[in-house]
Amino acid sequence: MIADIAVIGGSGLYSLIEGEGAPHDLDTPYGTPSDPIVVGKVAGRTVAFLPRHGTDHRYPPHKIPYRANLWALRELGVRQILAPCAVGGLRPDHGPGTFVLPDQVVDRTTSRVGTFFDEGAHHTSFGDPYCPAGRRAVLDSAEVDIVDGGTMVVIEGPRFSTRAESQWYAAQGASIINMTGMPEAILARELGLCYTSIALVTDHDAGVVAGEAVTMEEVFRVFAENTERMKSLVLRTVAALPPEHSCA
Ligand SMILES: CSC[C@H]1O[C@H](OP(=O)(O)O)[C@H](O)[C@@H]1O
Ligand SMILES: Nc1ncnc2[nH]cnc12
Repeated sequence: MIADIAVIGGSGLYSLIEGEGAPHDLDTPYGTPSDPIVVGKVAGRTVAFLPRHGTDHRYPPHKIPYRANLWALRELGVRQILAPCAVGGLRPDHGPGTFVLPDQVVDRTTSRVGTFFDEGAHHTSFGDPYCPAGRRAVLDSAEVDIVDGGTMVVIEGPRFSTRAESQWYAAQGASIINMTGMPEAILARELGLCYTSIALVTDHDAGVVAGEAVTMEEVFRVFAENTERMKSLVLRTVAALPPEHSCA
């Protein structure tokens, strides 16, 4: 086992390891991961870090090699994954800067391979998509306010939603929206890995409040303003994760 814990960084989070870290260039039956996976120390634990879009953000959300990423992390021995991400808020009280720890997901993606089981009868239980131990570690270690629970809608992208789509998701009860939460979560579950999404609201999605619709620049700007808060939350959570836990 090279690393038990992984952090998959999203938009605006392209590094985390303290010091230099050791890059691992891995190949998998599903192709190569988004980037070399860097293994090193975070809060005293050995952590594998992988930016899902690549360090230069070359993979848009619908082209991320999700299967290769998850497979490669498991090859390193990873059992627990923290998955920070930028999201739009679908409720007026979920404004920019709000942390949300989702407990449910609605998959609205359309073009991605969402399983490792291409043949035979494998139907994975997924009623509770996120790891209870990972969620507990986030909540127990947080210094900041976090909304405990909420449904994340994952859209295909790369375009943002129309106002009508956004209002419809909100009316269905969803509270946040992004483009990468699936199939990452189900692929982790299929491999028996504990997976915890940690969402930072960067914008009010179109239609939630009056005004201009969200732009990519706004997402990057607000995430940049909050990167240190997100890193601090991830570091504290890494330190609090149980040893060698998995959801298998
Ligand atoms: C940069 S705007 C949209 C982009 O941001 C989010 O990325 P991530 O989930 O990796 O933090 C969203 O899902 C889109 O990929
Ligand atoms: N409003 C939004 N919709 C989809 N993905 C996002 N990522 C950040 N903000 C988003």
